[in-house]
Amino acid sequence: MEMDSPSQSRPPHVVIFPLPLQGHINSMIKLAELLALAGFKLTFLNSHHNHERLIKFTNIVAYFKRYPGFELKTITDGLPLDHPRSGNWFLETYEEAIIMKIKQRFREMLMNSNPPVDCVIADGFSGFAIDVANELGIPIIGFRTSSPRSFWVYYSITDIIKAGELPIRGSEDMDRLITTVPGMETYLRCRDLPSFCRKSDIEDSTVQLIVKQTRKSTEADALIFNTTDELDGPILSQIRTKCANIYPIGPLHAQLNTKLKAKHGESFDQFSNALREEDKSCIPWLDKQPYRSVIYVSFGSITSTSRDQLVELWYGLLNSKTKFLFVVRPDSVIGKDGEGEDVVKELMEKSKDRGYIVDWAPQEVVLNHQAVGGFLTHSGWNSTLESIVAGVPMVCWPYFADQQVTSRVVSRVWKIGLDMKDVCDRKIVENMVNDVMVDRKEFVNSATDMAKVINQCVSIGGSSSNNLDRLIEDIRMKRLKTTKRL
Ligand SMILES: O=c1ccn([C@@H]2O[C@H](COP(=O)(O)OP(=O)(O)O[C@H]3O[C@H](CO)[C@@H](O)[C@H](O)[C@H]3O)[C@@H](O)[C@H]2O)c(=O)[nH]1
Ligand SMILES: C[C@H]1CC[C@@H]2C(C(=O)O)=CO[C@@H](O)[C@@H]21
Repeated sequence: MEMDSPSQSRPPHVVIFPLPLQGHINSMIKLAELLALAGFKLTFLNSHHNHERLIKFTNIVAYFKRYPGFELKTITDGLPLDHPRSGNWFLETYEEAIIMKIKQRFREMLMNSNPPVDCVIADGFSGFAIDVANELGIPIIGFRTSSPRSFWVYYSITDIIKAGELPIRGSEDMDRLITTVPGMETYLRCRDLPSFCRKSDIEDSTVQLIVKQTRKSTEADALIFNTTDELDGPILSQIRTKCANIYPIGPLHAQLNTKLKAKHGESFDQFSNALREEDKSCIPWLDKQPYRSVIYVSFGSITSTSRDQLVELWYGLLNSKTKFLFVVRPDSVIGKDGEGEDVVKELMEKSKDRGYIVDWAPQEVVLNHQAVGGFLTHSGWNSTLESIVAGVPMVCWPYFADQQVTSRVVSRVWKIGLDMKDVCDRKIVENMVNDVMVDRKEFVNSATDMAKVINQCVSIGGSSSNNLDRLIEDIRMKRLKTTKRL
């Protein structure tokens, strides 16, 4: 095969490499498409398992054919193909031997690439990618797909421990303010720290892994965040003290929609990233509901609930004054095999005229539907951004990791929702749902105002749009290595 010479003029070749999780693929494939729109050659590197699922449930191959040179490549995630990969499988299996296996395959892939790779954009949680790219002399950008505030809290954990503010001393200690995360001193309580910080053994391997990956990502040539200066400016300034070159280019789904609309007009074709089958039957159901009368309930791709929690949520919704569209992933209810599905069927039967249930919804479409007036969410970062862009206020019920931080920010800093953290009681669910859906003027006003500001950021001349242009130019002009160090 004839190799491409570096002096030859050709579009920059970028490899994008997300963690093998729905919440990570979503924003990283949007970025891949944005760079393809800018004329770059793209290689999107997915796990074999997730690639197979995207082939099964989406039109991925046909869709990306429209971009010349867009290549879908696959790599191992370290597990056998028949592993179920449900719930929090990733953290349970991500250990040194697996990391080394992926690292080796990744190195081979980069070394054998033709045309050569000009820039790697790797998940900010894959520190090994930085070592490989540095070894091969390829510029590398880390993309942390969760919120910058949660990134900053993870980064600060070492200092929080040094200051004696961790570990948490029992349940009566949960409302104590944490004072050692710069920029968050006034609102971050123990209960708002990432869930892993609740362990009494703060040397626990999960905490250590996340702190290590977070600190490592500042060794990349630059960092991308799926946010805007308008949402997270003060914290981005803090992060810049650790990594000088940051690109806040989000919300990426809105940035991509804006660019596609400009190119193809209002009814542009959109790629669904779903690793599961979307049940679109909820849209005709929503079409029949009055304006802003439905609360959408979904807890993302990883959350599990116990049978009791599901029942409390369900009765809270049923006793509230609103209708609801509920996503219950079949693998999300903890219990004996099939028990989850039985509970769902039973509850659905009891509430046919009040609610609709699906395994997986076309969420972006749902949140932008005129009938949807609120979102009961687990505060995953993609869901939060999708809700903000749609101007939909939230009731937050965080499950783990970054979600504890985000739900606090939604309620206390941005004031576009309520935080139901650490409770799952039908009366509280009912009250909070009513507060966001019925007596809702304040939330609606702040969510509407915020949506306007954030949608501006991705329009021409907006901060995220400008930052994306800067990213494109820095890759094109090979400036990443020179802008890197503090
Ligand atoms: O029925 C559904 C449910 C979800 N989604 C989509 O799936 C994504 C879910 O992402 P997110 O809201 O971020 O939740 P998780 O799947 O839980 O994402 C993981 O990854 C995120 C980004 O790093 C983290 O913020 C979360 O805490 C982590 O659990 C979103 O784009 C949703 O639109 C659907 O399309 N249909
Ligand atoms: C692998 C999981 C732990 C860290 C990541 C994350 C975060 O807080 O950044 C959230 O959930 C998962 O997507 C990731």
